[in-house]
Amino acid sequence: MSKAPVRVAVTGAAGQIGYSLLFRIASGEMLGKDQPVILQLLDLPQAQKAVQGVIMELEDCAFPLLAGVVATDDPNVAFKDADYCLLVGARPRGPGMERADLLTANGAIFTVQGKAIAENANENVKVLVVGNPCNTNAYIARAAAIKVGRTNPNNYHGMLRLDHNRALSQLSAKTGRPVSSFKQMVVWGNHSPTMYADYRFATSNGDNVKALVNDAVWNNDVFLPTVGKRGAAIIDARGLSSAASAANAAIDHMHDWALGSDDWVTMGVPAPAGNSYGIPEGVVFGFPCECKGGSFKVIEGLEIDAYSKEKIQKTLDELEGERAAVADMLK
Ligand SMILES: NC(=O)C1=CN([C@@H]2O[C@H](COP(=O)(O)OP(=O)(O)OC[C@H]3O[C@@H](n4cnc5c(N)ncnc54)[C@H](O)[C@@H]3O)[C@@H](O)[C@H]2O)C=CC1
Ligand SMILES: O=C([O-])CC(=O)C(=O)O
Repeated sequence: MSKAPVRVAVTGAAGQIGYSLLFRIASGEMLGKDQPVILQLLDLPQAQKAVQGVIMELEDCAFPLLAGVVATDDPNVAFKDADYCLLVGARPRGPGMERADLLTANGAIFTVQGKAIAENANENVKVLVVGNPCNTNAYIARAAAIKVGRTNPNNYHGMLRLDHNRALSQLSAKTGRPVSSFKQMVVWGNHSPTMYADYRFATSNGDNVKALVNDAVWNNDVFLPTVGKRGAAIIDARGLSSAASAANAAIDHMHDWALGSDDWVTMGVPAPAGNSYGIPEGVVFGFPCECKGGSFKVIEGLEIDAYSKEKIQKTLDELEGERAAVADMLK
């Protein structure tokens, strides 16, 4: 018997990431080739015509798994009964806009959306924030959702998977080993240049990757800046920010969360109370996670050496600064 359709809400549906993401969700790459989906698309009123164009193209793909599409500018409609929410739409940084202005502008969007999700979505909804600054936007949405209750506060995530995938690709280039040979990669912290991509626990066909690379200067001066500043390098080359790779990472994050993974995956998740890394509870932070049976768990107890401790503290300090900048909005 075929499965009942699930509802997937996507915001910023008319944008560049939406243009890659929606077709892959509808083709079954996110939730499985046997899982019908209903897409619930949210964008601003002025983008509704463009959303209609995307819907025409979705129709023209004749995807067997696409069981319906809803287009709206109302978050309460977009998140109604949603099982999965991908929050891609966000206010981009404009000329002369400081980071604090960006945080405030997005704070307004994500408080409204977090509340609308908590009031309307399925109680077990899984939420992934892609729109930047994604960790803090997820933190804001979660805080607004907690005020309403109903949904699971652990299920508000920020997307670190693009950083994880970028790190794998750089390691593959350095070692000459295929990307698929690497296991147990971790990216700690904020989706920003302060993130700490950490391959100390990683293996490649059973070999320890740190020993294989054996190049602390490359790690510090090439690998970390390349992964951390990859978004800016893509904007410089393309004149637009990464889109297909961001959509791919969102598919990977949701796929593994929903269907499980036999490898560690980096997820930006609310720090669990009393975690072994000393990250304050609720800060949305990149952690190594295990995914099984539709749920995820932070992998606790990994050894943190002095170099790593410093890097983790730096990215945490940045996130704490962002948290302080939006604190008034969350009262
Ligand atoms: N976390 C990550 O790894 C990555 C995050 N991003 C971020 O993803 C976001 C989207 O990127 P693009 O698709 O390239 O941007 P885009 O500008 O092409 O599209 C954004 C869309 O969101 C819509 N939008 C704006 N405010 C909205 C709201 N309140 N509700 C619903 N829709 C709204 C816009 O009308 C537009 O259609 C940006 O914030 C970008 O910085 C991009 C790449 C990687
Ligand atoms: O840098 C940006 O604006 C887009 C982004 O988050 C990335 O590509 O990692």
